[in-house]
Order: sequence, then C-alpha cells, then structure tokens
Amino acid sequence: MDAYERVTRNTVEVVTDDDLRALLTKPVKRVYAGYEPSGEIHLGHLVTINKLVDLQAAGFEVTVLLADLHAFLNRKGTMEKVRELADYNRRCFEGLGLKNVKYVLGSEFQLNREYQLLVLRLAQEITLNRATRSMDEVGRQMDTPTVSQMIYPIMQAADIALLGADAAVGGIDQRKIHMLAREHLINFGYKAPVCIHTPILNGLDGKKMSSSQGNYISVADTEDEIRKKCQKAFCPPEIAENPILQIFQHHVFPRLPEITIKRPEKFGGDRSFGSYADLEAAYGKGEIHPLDLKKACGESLVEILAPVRDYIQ
Ligand SMILES: N[C@@H](Cc1ccc(O)cc1)C(=O)O
Repeated sequence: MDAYERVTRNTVEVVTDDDLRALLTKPVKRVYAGYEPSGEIHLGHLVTINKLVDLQAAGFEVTVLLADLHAFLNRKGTMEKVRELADYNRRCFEGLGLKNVKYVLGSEFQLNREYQLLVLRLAQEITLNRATRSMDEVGRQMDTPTVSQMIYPIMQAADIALLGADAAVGGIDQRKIHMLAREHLINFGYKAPVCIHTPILNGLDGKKMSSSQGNYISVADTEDEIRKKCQKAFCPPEIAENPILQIFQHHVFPRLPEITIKRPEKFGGDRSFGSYADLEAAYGKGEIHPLDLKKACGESLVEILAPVRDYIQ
C-alpha cells in the first residue's frame, strides 16, 4: 500500500486532495489530532487514532493534543478533573499503539502571549454566527451556548497554527471548525492545514453512540464484556451496513492482516479473509451467518484491545 492510499483509506473526505498530494512529497510533515479528555476511551476515538497510526507509517510526525482547556470551555468538567482525565487518555492512546508521538497538554502552550494574541486577532474577524455554527456537532448544550464555546473553535484554529501542523485529523464533526481555520489562518501568515476527516461510526445498536446508552465498546471493557456487546449488536443478515462490519472495516482489518470466521463443518467450516472488501462481499451474499460474524468480531477486538488493557490496569 502506498503512502497516499494508507493516509486516505477509511476517510470520508480530505481537504484538499491536491494539498495532501503536495504534502506527501515533503521530507518533513506534521499532523495532529486533538481530544477533549474523556472518562472513557472507546471505539469512536479509535477511528482517528487508527488514522494517526496510518499517518505515522506514511512518514508523518504525529502530535496528540490533550485538549484540557477545550474540554473545560465546552463545559465538560473542572480544570482539575479534565487534567486528570488527560493523563488517563494518554496511557490509553499509548496502549493503542501511539508511541513515539508528541503528547501536548493544551494548557501548557495555550496561555502564552503569542497564542493568546492570535486568538484575539482571529476573534476579531470571525463572526459570532460562524463560530456558533462551527460548534453545531461539537458543542455541549448548544441550545444555551456560552461565550467559552465561541472561543473554543478559535482556539482550535490557533492550535493548528502554533503546533505547526501541516495536517489536522478529526471526525467529520470537526469539519466546520477546520474550514474556519483554513479560511482565517492564512490571513495571519500561517498555512491552511490539510484536513483529513474520518466517519462518525454508529453505536452497536445501529444508533448514534452515546454514553447514556452505553452502546459502544470501551478500551476498559473486560474480554467478556466485549464478547457480550458484540453478540448483542444489531447485525441483520446480508445487509452490509451494520455496526459489526463497520468495526471490521475501521478497527479490525487496519490492525490484523487476516481474520478467520469460525464455523461448524456442517456449515462449510472456517473461512478466512485478507481484506475488508472480501468479507463485506461474502456477508452481502449471505455466505456468513450474523452470529459467526459477531463472534469473530468479539475475538478480534479482544486481541486488538489486549495491549491497552495491560497499560491501564
Ligand atoms: N474539537 C475536538 C477536540 C479538539 C480540541 C482542540 C483541538 O485543537 C483539536 C481538537 C473534539 O470535538 O473532541
């Protein structure tokens, strides 16, 4: 697989494709993704983590921003609480394979003079309307937005500039913030970042992932919890659009070269697949029973998440 293919696989959009191709020819290239510290790291986070792993393999220097101030501005908890979670998140990310990357705590560089001046300059040219809309899919309780939630996207743009990132990775929910950054950073002598967007995966029940529903797999889940959650997942026969196949596409195949679906002899015996496309095609044709697929999904995830479980215990 060449670098371009590795960087773009499993993405929904790259802005822009030409900019990415140009960046790939550079000897030194930096990418970053930021995370609001969270009490639970789950397969949703893992989609962008996997993309950073791809980018590192493609020759990028990777920075992971533990965005403690952002979480605070977004009403996720006190400064002390989010700071604690940032340490936990870092250990999870390392366990998931993000080693030899730079971890930066937001509050460690966001309070300096140069950074704050850039934030104020950006604030002076970004309208309230644009700032609000950019937070549509990121902000908490946006029916009553706070001033801090208007500062949030502006700081995210400033992060890109002052971390020296040539590219930013995020879920497609980050799109409006990234477009704001691309539009305005160039007015202050900074480059417009290449933006690499991953899909937002559904929960195991096929609905939106949500902590109140618990419809996702967390890296802290036990082996049995992982197996049970997979067995209960929404996975209609022959319909390829289902959360279990999404897990195979975004989490399993990027990390395991081949998977085996175990089946009793009377149903044709075990079948192995070396690519997601082959597995999806076979499932779509009804060649694989949902229960066998779910079991293989559970076992694969147990294997993939084993290292991180050791890391956080
Ligand atoms: N906005 C991101 C977090 C983030 C914060 C600051 C950044 O520079 C980048 C990303 C989220 O929704 O989780």
